[in-house]
Amino acid sequence: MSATIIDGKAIAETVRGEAADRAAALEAATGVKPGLAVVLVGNDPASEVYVRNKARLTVAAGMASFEHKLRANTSEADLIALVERLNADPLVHGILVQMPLPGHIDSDRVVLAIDPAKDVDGLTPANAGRLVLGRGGLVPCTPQGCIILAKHALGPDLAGKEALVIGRSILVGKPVALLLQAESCTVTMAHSKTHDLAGHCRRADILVAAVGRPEMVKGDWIKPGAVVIDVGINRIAQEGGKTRLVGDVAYEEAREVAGAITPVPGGVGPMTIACLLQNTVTAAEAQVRPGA
Ligand SMILES: NC(=O)C1=CN([C@@H]2O[C@H](COP(=O)(O)OP(=O)(O)OC[C@H]3O[C@@H](n4cnc5c(N)ncnc54)[C@H](OP(=O)(O)O)[C@@H]3O)[C@@H](O)[C@H]2O)C=CC1
Ligand SMILES: Nc1nc(=O)c2c([nH]1)NC[C@@H]1CN(c3ccc(C(=O)N[C@@H](CCC(=O)O)C(=O)O)cc3)C=[N+]21
Ligand SMILES: [Mg+2]
Repeated sequence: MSATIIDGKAIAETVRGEAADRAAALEAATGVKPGLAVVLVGNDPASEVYVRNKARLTVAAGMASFEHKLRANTSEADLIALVERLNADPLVHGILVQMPLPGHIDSDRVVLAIDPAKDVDGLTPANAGRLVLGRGGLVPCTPQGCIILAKHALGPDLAGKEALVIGRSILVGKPVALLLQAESCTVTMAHSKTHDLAGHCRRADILVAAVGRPEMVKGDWIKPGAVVIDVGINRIAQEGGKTRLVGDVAYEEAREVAGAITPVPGGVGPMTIACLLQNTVTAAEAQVRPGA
């Protein structure tokens, strides 16, 4: 058997189209164009690609894009001062501070400075708390994208599925586990201290890998017919000094066993950007018409 390839690129295009329609409707009704500010500290090459893609697609969706590239030695105080200016800027409805931040900056303090109404990454305690409580708020983008892709493979009803999430970060692992739980999946969360990871994987109908270790999940760890959502974005060296992007799943092996699988690139990555644009419109709508 060979897995269905879940076309994240095409699905993301549809989601971006919906965001563009909502942005145009908001601007027509209120004169307000949704604006997204992205803050990048230092020059991590993978982050720079992400920031460039985001800026291009934000403008293509009819929204305003503001990029702030700060030197790697920027102080925490200066970064927080920028976040506070963006909080107060009426042209900015969404703020994304690219992680990871350089080691001398406490990312918790930076995230706490972001106005929860503009927190399109869903990282602030206010939004993370609402997610735990099941009370709306801005939901992290990559986890939203994972759910949309899983539903493309399995249909809208995920109830009763065994789901395994590898990784427990605030940005991906924890929120994707909460969203799967809200879909009535039976969720297991694995991490670096998990015993017999392969055994846990073999029970999963839905396997989400968000680890950051190139091709760690092997083909024979996958339950035949399972849906595999590969969040990992790992740049590995190739012959000739070039680099190549691979996920956390050994794709060629896994596609022989899985029922459906997301490729890297072209899977979860484009969905993250599409959901970021959706969150930016959602944030703008709430800021323009509070309580609506
Ligand atoms: N496609 C996209 O849009 C996005 C992709 N990413 C990518 O997803 C990956 C994960 O990102 P992120 O969550 O931020 O990463 P983090 O480094 O914050 O978290 C990694 C998680 O993986 C766990 N882990 C590490 N090693 C193992 C192991 N050997 N076995 C089991 N679990 C392990 C860690 O466990 P512990 O908690 O015990 O340390 C941790 O919970 C990265 O490759 C990143 O680039 C991230 C965001 C968006
Ligand atoms: N505060 C914060 N929020 C994030 O959501 C966040 C972050 N920090 N730090 C870094 C990770 C990584 N991440 C990616 C998103 C999209 C692609 C993406 O668009 N990938 C495409 C293109 C890759 C390419 O151009 O080669 C693909 O996979 O097809 C990649 C990586 C978001 N992250
Ligand atoms: Mg992280």
